[in-house]
Amino acid sequence: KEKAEITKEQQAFMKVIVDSYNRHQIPQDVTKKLLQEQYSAEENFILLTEMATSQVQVLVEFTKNIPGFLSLDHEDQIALLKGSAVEAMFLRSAQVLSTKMPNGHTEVLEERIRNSGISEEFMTPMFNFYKSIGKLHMVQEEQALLTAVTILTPDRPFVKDHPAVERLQEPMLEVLRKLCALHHPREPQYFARLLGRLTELRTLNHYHTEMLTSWRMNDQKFTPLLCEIWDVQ
Ligand SMILES: CCOC(=O)[C@H]1CN(C(=O)c2ccc(F)c(F)c2)CC(C)(C)c2c1[nH]c1ccccc21
Repeated sequence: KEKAEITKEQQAFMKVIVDSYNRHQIPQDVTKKLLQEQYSAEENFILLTEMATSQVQVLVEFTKNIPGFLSLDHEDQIALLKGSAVEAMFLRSAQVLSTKMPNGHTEVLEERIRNSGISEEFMTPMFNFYKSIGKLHMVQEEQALLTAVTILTPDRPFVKDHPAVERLQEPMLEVLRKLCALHHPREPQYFARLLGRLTELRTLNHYHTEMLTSWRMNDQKFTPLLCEIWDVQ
């Protein structure tokens, strides 16, 4: 019985993460700008880099609020942030694009994304991922915890103290497992499907690296923060 129940301390732990996650909503102003007018591919790209830059700032704040993160080795903290930034961006994008928007808005956003200088070959895996996340109908707590689990992935490049990261990720996974059972009682495999999305998410890292080189070709500009976190220029 106690295996299924979310304990008091797990609830407190989850509250910290969910409150922090909700405090850092994606900048709606960028999506609003994207929805407002038809811009050129160049202007769309600039809006997207603006969105990416503020998302990285939001990601750092959220990560600092993950219980125990700040007591990790400092270099490992950086390695975890750098290693998960792109995945967190795509996860966030999927969550934003799969939330119910006034009808037609999602299609308009998709059209804007398709017209932003990104080659077609990356659109398919990206939109497939967005759809597969959308189909899960995650509740907000699951979204927040899944993001935290993604950040606390022990096997990122350059992480030295794996066990320390695992010790932080494990309780997160345990709470997530219980949440899934609670919110999706008729889908015993829901938790497994959720973790399967993280595997799909990793493949997007590879596409992103390819995208960057293609953008480098037609010398697209990035912000210093993006250059830092995306290892460009
Ligand atoms: C949450 C922060 O996400 C981003 O910043 C993504 C946004 N991306 C989306 O698909 C997207 C688009 C419109 C929305 F309204 C939305 F919610 C998500 C993905 C991608 C197109 C690959 C991208 C982003 N930033 C970039 C900068 C330069 C080039 C490409 C991108």
